[in-house]
Amino acid sequence: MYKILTLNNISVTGLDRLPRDNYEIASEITHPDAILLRSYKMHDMEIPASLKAVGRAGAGVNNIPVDRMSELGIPVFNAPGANANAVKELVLTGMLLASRNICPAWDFARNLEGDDAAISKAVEAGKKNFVGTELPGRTLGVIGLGAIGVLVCNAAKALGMNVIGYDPDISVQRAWQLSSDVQSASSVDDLLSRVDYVSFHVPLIDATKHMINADRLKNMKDGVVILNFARNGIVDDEAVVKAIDAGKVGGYVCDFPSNLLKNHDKVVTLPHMGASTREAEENCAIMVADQVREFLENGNVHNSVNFPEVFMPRSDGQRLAVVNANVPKMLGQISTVLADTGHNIIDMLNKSRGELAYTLVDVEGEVDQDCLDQIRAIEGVLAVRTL
Ligand SMILES: NC(=O)c1ccc[n+]([C@@H]2O[C@H](COP(=O)([O-])OP(=O)(O)OC[C@H]3O[C@@H](n4cnc5c(N)ncnc54)[C@H](O)[C@@H]3O)[C@@H](O)[C@H]2O)c1
Ligand SMILES: O=C(O)CC[C@@H](O)C(=O)O
Repeated sequence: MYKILTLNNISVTGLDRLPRDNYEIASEITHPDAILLRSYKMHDMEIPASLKAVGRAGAGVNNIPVDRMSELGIPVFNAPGANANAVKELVLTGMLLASRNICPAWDFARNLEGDDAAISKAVEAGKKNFVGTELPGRTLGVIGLGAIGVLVCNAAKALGMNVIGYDPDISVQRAWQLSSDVQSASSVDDLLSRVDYVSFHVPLIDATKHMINADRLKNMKDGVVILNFARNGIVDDEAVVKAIDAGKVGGYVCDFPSNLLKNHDKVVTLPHMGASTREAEENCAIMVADQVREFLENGNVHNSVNFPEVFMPRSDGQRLAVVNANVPKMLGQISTVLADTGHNIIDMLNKSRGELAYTLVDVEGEVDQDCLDQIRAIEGVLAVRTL
């Protein structure tokens, strides 16, 4: 029986991919084999010795201590692209909210008083305060052309906008998906100087922290609208609020409320709900549950952020999964132990990623505890299990 600890609400449709005759799933459970989570911050968590896999039902993994997991030989899986459409829709909503002054206009309407004739009169007198602008012909900059950024670019093109993108590491797959009408910027500064709207779709890492800051704001067009549906910290909120108050920035829409932002007239904050659609929650949960199950049962790895992609079909033998430091002579030492303990190798696959290597070996006969202990004792072996 595999034990799965859930640290956030995970869609039941996803959890149903883990048959209950073989999986015990609970929000409190001792000795879990795997953890499934969304935005729960794992950084201060004591990592159970039983843990074999972490599944993030979403895209961003900055809430997970990925380096520590790698040191322990534990793969972290995520769900690339599974919530991208949901975020794209909210970004488009955000552009429209800002362009048409929807939030203050809605507030105005909700606070109207008097009989309907009085309301009608106040509407006609008040609506001039909410005159907006249209999207066609305006220029959107998109920083980060991954699953979400590409969808945002293509949708903005379809709405008649000019679109400029920036991503020095765009993947071949995403480049194929990107509309050929999207222009490419040579740098973040080049993009920022040319756009009426800018939307961020990058992970929060050192290189992306405060990508928008006081210096960069100076070189942007007057009235620019900034959208951040990526992560808190990518935009320097204090600098943006100062620039709004100085009349430089026209609006800020983001998924990360704070005391500074939540009541500002020109800021719309939403409660981190970019991925909060039924479809996205189901897609993420299904993808990550399938990946974690495949790893637990067969050792195969798909969509991990720290492990190499590995797929080896099952043979008749017993499977051994070994995670080790990516240094010379590891494979030789592992196969020597197997040979010395009388195991013939049927099939073997070894892949590496950065400082980590991962090996699946199918052997004839049962692998006993002594053999496992000998492999575990090899310097550089981080984790070993039979399955
Ligand atoms: N608001 C939400 O609920 C929500 C939902 C999903 C994702 N997100 C956030 O959005 C981010 C992007 O999601 P995604 O699914 O598109 O991820 P993704 O991995 O498909 O795309 C990220 C892209 O950013 C690019 N990138 C990285 N560093 C960059 C840099 N310095 N400059 C320019 N580009 C850079 C990468 O090359 C990649 O193409 C996630 O990391 C997550 O933090 C938020
Ligand atoms: O799980 C969520 O609700 C947010 C997910 C989102 O931030 C992500 O990075 O995928």
